[in-house]
Amino acid sequence: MRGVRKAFGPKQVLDGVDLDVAAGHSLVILGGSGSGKSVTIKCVLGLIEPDEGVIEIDGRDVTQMSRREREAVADRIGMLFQNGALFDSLPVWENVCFKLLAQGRVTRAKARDKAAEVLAQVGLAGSVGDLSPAELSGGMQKRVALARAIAAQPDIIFFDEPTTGLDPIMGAVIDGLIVDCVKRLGATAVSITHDMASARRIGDTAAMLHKGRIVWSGPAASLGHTGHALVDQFANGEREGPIQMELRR
Ligand SMILES: Nc1ncnc2c1ncn2[C@@H]1O[C@H](COP(=O)(O)OP(=O)(O)OP(=O)(O)O)[C@@H](O)[C@H]1O
Repeated sequence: MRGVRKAFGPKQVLDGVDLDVAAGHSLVILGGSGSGKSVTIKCVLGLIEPDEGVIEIDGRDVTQMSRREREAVADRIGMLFQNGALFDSLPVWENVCFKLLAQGRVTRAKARDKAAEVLAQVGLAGSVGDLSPAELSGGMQKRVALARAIAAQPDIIFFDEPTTGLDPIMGAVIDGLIVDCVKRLGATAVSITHDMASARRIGDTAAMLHKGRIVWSGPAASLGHTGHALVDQFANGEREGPIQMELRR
């Protein structure tokens, strides 16, 4: 991404975002609530049109592509949405193979088998496929959402807060599954998380979004002791520092 800007009305959310992720690497985007992390990945996914800037995938600017070319790029991308975003009206197996079924790439019988295979990769029994998402715990829903994100074997995957709302052990389990799945696919991953332990586990590199720009990027392992006052305050959850919270009493 180069110079990506996006405003909603008077609010300049992205103000010249420059960001790189190398093929096969895993990038974690950090930033305060409302700093524009989701808007950033929605711009890459084509769900939001940026006002300005260049977004290249494999050297081609996706913002200049025709609808058809854009769809071909979207076919290579998997997404784990914040809160899972599973369809309660469909059984788990149809959720997992939703994209494959919608594109007519598999028969319903094949999709059922495929769902069982992908569910096994995230540690769930095939019988879970017949349940409704509403019948699952939060951790199981995240696993199903992960299965859905990888089912079409994407080579680029986005994870939006994959461990939010999970207990620390289940969070670590999901992180482990993410790392395994990304490795198995040889995929490029971009994740958003507020969980620093998770960021260190799933990221090769991390980048911090603040006031519409990337103010730091570096190894995810260094989070908490980067030497960058703003990033260290954020990663260590310190009240005092360059980031001032605006609180209304
Ligand atoms: N479609 C939209 N229309 C208007 N404003 C929007 C839209 N999408 C996002 N925004 C605004 O853009 C800002 C950034 O939102 P975004 O969801 O990217 O934040 P975030 O960094 O992902 O936050 P969080 O960590 O809380 O999920 C917010 O002020 C939000 O209200």
